Amino acid sequence: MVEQLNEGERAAALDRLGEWDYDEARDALTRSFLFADFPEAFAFMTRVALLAEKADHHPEWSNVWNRVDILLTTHDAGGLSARDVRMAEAIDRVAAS
Ligand SMILES: C[C@H](O)[C@H](O)[C@H]1CNC2=NC(N)=NC(=O)C2=N1
Repeated sequence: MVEQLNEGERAAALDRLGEWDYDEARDALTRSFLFADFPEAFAFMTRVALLAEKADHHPEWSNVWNRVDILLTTHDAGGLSARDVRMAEAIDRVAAS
């Protein structure tokens, strides 16, 4: 059973994940990524999809041409969990590589 982060854990995570915003209504992390074009955006999504499947932890996301909007929350926990934090860090590594 994966546990929802408490307030302190959430604040610490948000400090570390400087580029991510917090969606209070969903108790979720959100971030938008812009790429040069659609192929770049979709290549990013493909890499993240493989990570998500390997981690068995999947983003809620949308893509419009060169933009990818990602929301991370843990359905099984009813909100933000350590899995979301780990996935956000992994996604940032993909975006930076
Ligand atoms: C059965 C499967 O392991 C679960 O449904 C996994 C799949 N991916 C998931 N992704 C997310 N974001 N939250 C979950 O609770 C979750 N649960």
